[in-house]
Amino acid sequence: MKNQHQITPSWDQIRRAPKVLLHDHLDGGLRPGTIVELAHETAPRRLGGAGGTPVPPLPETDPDKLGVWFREAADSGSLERYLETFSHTVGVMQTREALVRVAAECAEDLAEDGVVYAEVRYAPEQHLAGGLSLEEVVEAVNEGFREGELRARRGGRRIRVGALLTAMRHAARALEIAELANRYRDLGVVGFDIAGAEAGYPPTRHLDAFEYLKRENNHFTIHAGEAFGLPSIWQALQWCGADRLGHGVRIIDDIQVLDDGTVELGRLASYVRDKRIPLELCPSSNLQTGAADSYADHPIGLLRRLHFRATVNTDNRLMSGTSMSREFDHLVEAFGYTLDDLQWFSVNAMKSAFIPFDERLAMINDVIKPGYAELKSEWLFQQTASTRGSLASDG
Ligand SMILES: O=c1[nH]cnc2c1ncn2[C@H]1C[C@H](O)[C@@H](CO)O1
Ligand SMILES: [Zn+2]
Repeated sequence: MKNQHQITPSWDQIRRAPKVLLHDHLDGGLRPGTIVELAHETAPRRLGGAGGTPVPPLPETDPDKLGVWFREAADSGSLERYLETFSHTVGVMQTREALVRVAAECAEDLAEDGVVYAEVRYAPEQHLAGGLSLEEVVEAVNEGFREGELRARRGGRRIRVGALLTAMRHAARALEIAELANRYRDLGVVGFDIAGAEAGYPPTRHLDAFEYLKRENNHFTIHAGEAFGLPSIWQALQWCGADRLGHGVRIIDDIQVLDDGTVELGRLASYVRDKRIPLELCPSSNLQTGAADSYADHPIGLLRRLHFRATVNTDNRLMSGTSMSREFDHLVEAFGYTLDDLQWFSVNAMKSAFIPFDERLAMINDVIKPGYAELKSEWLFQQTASTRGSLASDG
């Protein structure tokens, strides 16, 4: 007979399990129907997209077809091509109303999926084409997150959402965005990030922003080790001082599995594991941009076995057609993970969040562990029912 540690969680249990999400892009998670509606509303005003360029017409106006279009267009194997799809989402996120709506729906959708804590990132500098200031962008998104949390609570779900402000690595506004993140600290913004094409844009281009944040005792993560390998991770940690690695999946290049099964870690991989540097792993996104060939081949399996501080994330729910539950489900299927594994990932993520330690601890002890304990106890009651059945038939 299987015990509760070996039972494969059902889809329903995965959905109900309390999940923690550290790496999710606001502009990568819009509902297709919302894009269609917002595009319709904003088209006559000819608002600019990212960088003030004209908004391209939507490739599809039927929400279902548009969802498929995003998944297929993002499925090229190249991070640069993947990023091109964002012109359609960023393009419709240029007014206060649109930002409030998108942020509220984001919080609602995550709560509906059983996410209890999320850090959602976006680049304020990409939402100025409609005339908003950086501050107005941040305030609109914060308002949306609060509204979404409220609607979730009314629907019987609890979620807490913090914002991460991203600076685009090809641009030159990182210090300004870091200062913005610092100004809105304790007002809904919990940290800073840099994103965008990795090759050719090393994180050290933005050292002034990172040094500023360190002086302010603030937190930041850096997209590194996704499309580019170890040098990018090394710079993010040893030059820039990142608290977490956005992706970091290419740390696998510094890990050798020998023929006899023993594993050797290089200096950088050892450092990452020893210092408990959180890896914001995003399996589906990595499959689309070419960092892994299949879920079963994804380095997360080995990194989990080796006890790296691995976390599971969605990156861009729209472009990958995913959710936290789907990411967990893929991993359950590929690696046979149990509820204990899912709890391990969730606790890892909560430990790595940018909110204060006492709040992280309370989330772990009062929300995450009791949630998994409840799910793990379900087998006991199934057992009782079948035992009763067989006792009754024994006469
Ligand atoms: O996986 C990613 N790697 C690098 N940059 C990314 C990724 N996903 C989204 N972005 C970019 C595109 C978005 O417009 C920006 C801010 O969310 O971040
Ligand atoms: Zn990302």
